[in-house]
Amino acid sequence: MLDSNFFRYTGTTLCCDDVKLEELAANFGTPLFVTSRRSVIESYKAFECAFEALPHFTCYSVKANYNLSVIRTLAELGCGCDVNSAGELYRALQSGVSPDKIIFAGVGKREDEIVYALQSGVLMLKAESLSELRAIDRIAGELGLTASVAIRINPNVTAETHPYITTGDSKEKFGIDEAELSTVFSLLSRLPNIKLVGLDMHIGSQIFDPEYYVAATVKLLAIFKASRELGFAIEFLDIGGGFPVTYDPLKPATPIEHFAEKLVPMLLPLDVKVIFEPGRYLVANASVLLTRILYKKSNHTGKQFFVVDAGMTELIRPALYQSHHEVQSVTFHEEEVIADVVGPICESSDFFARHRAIGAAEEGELLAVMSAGAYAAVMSSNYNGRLRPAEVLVNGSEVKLVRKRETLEQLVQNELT
Ligand SMILES: Cc1ncc(COP(=O)(O)O)c(C=O)c1O
Ligand SMILES: N[C@@H](CCCC[NH3+])C(=O)O
Repeated sequence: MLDSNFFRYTGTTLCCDDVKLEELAANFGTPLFVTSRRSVIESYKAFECAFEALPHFTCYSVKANYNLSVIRTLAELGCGCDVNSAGELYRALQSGVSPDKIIFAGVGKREDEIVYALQSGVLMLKAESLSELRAIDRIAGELGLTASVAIRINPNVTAETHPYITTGDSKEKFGIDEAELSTVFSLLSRLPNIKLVGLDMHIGSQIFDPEYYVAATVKLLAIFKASRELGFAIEFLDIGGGFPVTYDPLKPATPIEHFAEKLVPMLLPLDVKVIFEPGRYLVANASVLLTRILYKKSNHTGKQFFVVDAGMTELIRPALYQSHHEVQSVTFHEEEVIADVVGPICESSDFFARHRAIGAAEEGELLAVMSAGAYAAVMSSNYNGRLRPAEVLVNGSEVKLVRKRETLEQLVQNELT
């Protein structure tokens, strides 16, 4: 079981903070995302504490969990936001985040998104190509504005993680290739409506080894030096996100302090503001996906299945990245069985756990799929006609419904016949 201060058995029943998960299931139904507000706050404080020696600004990467209540929780602590679309910008603004604390990123921004970001007055837009720089310059000119821009560098560092979430390799679509940088700098001096304020990188997600950050930062610093020599007044160095969390107690994540130990001495001597964009680190272990066992069955080899009422439509990570999520029976059972925990979707990849020791729960009992705070609800879908689940936020003994369960009517409301 994951070591958590926020999801623990009280007696034989699993709780979030001071609230029994079985009460939440009874009141709000399943599948249900349950988030501990205190866990989000604790993770943010741990991150800030690790990097406190370094003047920096943390921008939560909203894509990890864009529920307004989560963004608002972090915003109230002074955290900014990294957003990747008009929708995420809208969510950040709706959550009360000041535009001058928002960074607008994304490898393929549409014109309307650039207009929205500029008119909102975001801290800066990140640019990922020469063409995008030209587009931002033109659009800013048409609006009579100057665009504050950071260029996202592709440092060509292949961080070890799942291949779908490594982003700093030059064969991936992200960032501007080193070979294009001299063209970028000469172009920038001819774009009157852009002010280059930052250099940025993001080498991927769930990265365990700080040395990848060191390698990429070395490259970023060389570019920083060159840009200053060219006369660009760079104010921000954005190191991105990617800091890891523990999903599997047998594979504990590298503590955040180890990243700080490497990065702070490299960045501290510079006269520049450092930005970090953690997503997963702040929220992954703050939520569980609560689900009910519908049926138990076995095959002729004795293999057992727990068929539950949540599926890959609520948490696609196991199907997409073969990710490990702990699964706990909400009522503690001394006895365990080896089973596959599978959902109701018509795909064989619709599973949460395979051949896993699970508390010997009965049909009708609840299971908690752990570490479901990042890239879970935000990646949910209506596939198989599924309704997106409800979400609740727990704060000690207080419970707040922060997203209603979708209805059948909402499922078809945008369709025209
Ligand atoms: C530009 C950018 N910043 C930050 C993040 C957050 O990453 P993580 O959730 O791994 O911290 C991402 C997602 O990988 C991203 O694309
Ligand atoms: N969706 C991925 C992370 C992607 C990070 C964004 N570039 C995951 O669940 O691990």
